[in-house]
Amino acid sequence: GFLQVASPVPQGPNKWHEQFPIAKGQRQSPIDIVTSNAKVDKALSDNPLKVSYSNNCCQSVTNTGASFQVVVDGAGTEISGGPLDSTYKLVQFHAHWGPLGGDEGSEHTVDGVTYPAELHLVHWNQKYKDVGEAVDKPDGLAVIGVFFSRGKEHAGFKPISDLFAKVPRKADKVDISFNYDPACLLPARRDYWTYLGSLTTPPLFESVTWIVMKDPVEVSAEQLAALRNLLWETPSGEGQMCNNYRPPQPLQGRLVRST
Ligand SMILES: CCOC(=O)CCc1ccc(S(N)(=O)=O)cc1
Ligand SMILES: [Zn+2]
Repeated sequence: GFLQVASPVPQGPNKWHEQFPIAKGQRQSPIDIVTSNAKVDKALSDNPLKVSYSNNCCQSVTNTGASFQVVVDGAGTEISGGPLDSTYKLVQFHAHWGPLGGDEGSEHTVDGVTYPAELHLVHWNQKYKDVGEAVDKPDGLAVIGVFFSRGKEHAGFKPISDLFAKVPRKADKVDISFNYDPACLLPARRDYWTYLGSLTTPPLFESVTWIVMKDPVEVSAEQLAALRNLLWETPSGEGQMCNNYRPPQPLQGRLVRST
């Protein structure tokens, strides 16, 4: 029979530049947000970020082998305003997190402070015909980042975190049969930092307008632990998915604006 070649265990962030030279590019993400260097831009408040998600847009949760991913049918699920020059549609959301019980795990950091996890709501620019066309364009994507802090249970995240045990392995998928509005995952206060960056995982395209919410949302230790029901390939075989975050990258002189 054919030589059985095991799928190579994905290489860590420090090796990505070998296959994706853009890893050393001029607008890579995530970054450390130095709050004293962020520039308040009145234009951001004059044209507030508008988030209008529908509550029946979430179709399924899948284990991508690198995170969970809630796949969204973008119908009627759009954001606009703030730093965005056009309307963007939600296509999926996922997260990045650290080790059990640790405080690292977020991708963006704030004055060097990490959070245990970071949620990413991924949207594509409606000027393009589909997300595949948008994904590598400089204005192709807008990702809203929400920090998760450890505290009381997040009722809105529970229907999703309860599904992780049903998708332990890569490509496992479970349908979302209930109505769910992803806006429940946003903090009450809608202040944010925004800057031009990239995908934080390969192919690392420099196509993302980042909108990082200033306030974290609280989730319980149990909900953070539920993220580890997701499994992935490690050098020593299958293990709990964790530490799937890229560390901060050079700012390269970019401006971070603030509401
Ligand atoms: C060509 C296929 O490329 C994709 O599908 C991009 C997927 C992708 C979307 C968002 C992000 S993140 N962590 O920056 O929010 C990373 C990778
Ligand atoms: Zn992400």
